[in-house]
Amino acid sequence: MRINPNNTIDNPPISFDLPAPAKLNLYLHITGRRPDGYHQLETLFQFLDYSDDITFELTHDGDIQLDQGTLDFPQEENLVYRAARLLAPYRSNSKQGVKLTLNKQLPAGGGLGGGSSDAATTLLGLNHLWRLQLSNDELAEIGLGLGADVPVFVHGKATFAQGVGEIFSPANPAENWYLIVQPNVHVSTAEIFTHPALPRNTPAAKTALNEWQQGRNDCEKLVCSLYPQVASALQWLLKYAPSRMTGTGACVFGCFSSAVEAEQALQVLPTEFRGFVAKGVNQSPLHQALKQLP
Ligand SMILES: C[C@@](CO)(OP(=O)(O)O)[C@H](O)COP(=O)(O)OP(=O)(O)OC[C@H]1O[C@@H](n2ccc(N)nc2=O)[C@H](O)[C@@H]1O
Ligand SMILES: Nc1ncnc2c1ncn2[C@@H]1O[C@H](COP(=O)(O)OP(=O)(O)O)[C@@H](O)[C@H]1O
Repeated sequence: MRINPNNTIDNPPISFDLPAPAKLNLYLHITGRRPDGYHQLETLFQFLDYSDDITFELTHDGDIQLDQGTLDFPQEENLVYRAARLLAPYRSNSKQGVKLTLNKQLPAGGGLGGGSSDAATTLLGLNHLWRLQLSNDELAEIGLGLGADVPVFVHGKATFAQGVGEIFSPANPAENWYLIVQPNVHVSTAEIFTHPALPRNTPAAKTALNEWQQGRNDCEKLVCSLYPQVASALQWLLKYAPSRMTGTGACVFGCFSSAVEAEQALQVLPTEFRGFVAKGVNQSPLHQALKQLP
């Protein structure tokens, strides 16, 4: 815990860091479309031990401040800031404020859920900092408005999700090692979901498919045809391991049985791509870190 000279005996210093981990959609099936245009999905979420990092510092002026580093969109649009604003009305003392510092590692809009994860970490972190005592179910409901994946990050367990992502069943997929490759392209989720060529008729599973090999990503073929960089990243990765796209892209992941094998492939990654090695984990690193806080 860092000491802030502005703190007094009445205002104890509180400052801590929490991770905002990435997720993979180990598979993503589209089983239908609702009348409002939203798609019914079946997807297996697993977390990665690779994260953004958010620092929380208690202030006493009631303000919400955010340092978002080099992110180039307005601060008011940042999901960290928007999550903090949503929690502000729950404070019992309106003088409670926060200085948030976001250290971004995860590529924005890469299908790794970084924005949703940042929002979930902000909700859980501020619940702790401001002693709000909201339950995870309440935080998930507040967060759902910020992004479909926020509730999964709030609950923090690997999940088989159905509906538009709001129906959860526990899942326990193998905790493999992955090489995640990031093509230098941004894929718009809305563009993919509104495309006429997207397949939308995968039969719904009767029970959760617990392993990624049992499924596929229904967006992958379309994204590869629209974005040759994604196709080329996937083709390269398939030479080293069984591989697939996550979410609506653009990142692809290869599944390895050891960190060493994944690192060896990373060593020869073509310079046109970026990549990192991470372990799939069924308990969110965020929840592990929260348990360590006083
Ligand atoms: C499909 C997933 C799987 O994790 O993709 P990624 O974003 O992670 O790649 C997510 O659930 C995405 O959730 P989220 O990122 O919150 O989606 P939004 O920005 O709300 O959606 C953008 C647009 O995609 C369409 N959309 C989104 C989700 C869904 N189940 N059906 C849809 O048709 C809608 O047109 C919506 O306006
Ligand atoms: N803290 C944040 N980190 C990343 N993206 C954010 C953040 N806040 C808002 N955004 C917006 O959310 C979009 C989706 O980001 P992200 O969750 O990383 O991708 P995806 O939904 O593909 O997994 C970004 O393109 C960006 O405009």
